[in-house]
Amino acid sequence: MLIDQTQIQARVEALGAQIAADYGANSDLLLVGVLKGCTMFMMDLARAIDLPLTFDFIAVASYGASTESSGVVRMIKDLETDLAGRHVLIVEDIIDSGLTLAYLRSQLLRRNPASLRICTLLNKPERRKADVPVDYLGFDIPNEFVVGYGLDYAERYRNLPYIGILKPEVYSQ
Ligand SMILES: O=P(O)(O)OC[C@H]1O[C@H](OP(=O)(O)OP(=O)(O)O)[C@H](O)[C@@H]1O
Ligand code: HPA
Ligand SMILES: [Mg+2]
Repeated sequence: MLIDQTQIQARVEALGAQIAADYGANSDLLLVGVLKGCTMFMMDLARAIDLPLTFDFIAVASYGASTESSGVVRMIKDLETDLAGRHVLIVEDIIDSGLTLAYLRSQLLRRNPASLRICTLLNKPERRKADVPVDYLGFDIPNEFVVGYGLDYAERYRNLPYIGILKPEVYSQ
């Protein structure tokens, strides 16, 4: 166990309050969740932001059944919302190499949003390959492969209610 349910809940509440204060009631905020890792965090965060808002989802993948990024980010499902003139907040579970968000940020900026910020629950600074600006951060974590609360290894463990470090023997054989 790295981060337990109580710690997650407290941090999500604080992030939600900070986001609500920063954007304000007239921002018509659009949360963009990056599937599938974002799911648990996005649903808890959305409930912690006391503002009128909308949400949409985009799906990308680069890890597959590995603990290392393939380096190729594939778009699997695009947004349904027109971003032009919108205040957009991307919601991610984790920034590791940064490749996913660097790709998404450049793609979404081309659609002329009024603003584009990034909120991530977890950040693994030691592994960064591509620079991305992080506006809202839950926790910095060490260089370990983590699972739970939406995060997977080969699609498993997403439903754990806490964040745990995956035992290397699970992926090293
Ligand atoms: O900073 P990076 O090294 O790019 O890693 C972070 C990304 O990798 C994971 O997604 P994944 O490709 O595993 O898809 P998933 O969300 O469906 O698990 C995670 O959910 C982030 O989106
Ligand atoms: O540590 C991680 N765990 C699960 N998925 C991930 N995608 C990037 N880093 C991770
Ligand atoms: Mg994954």
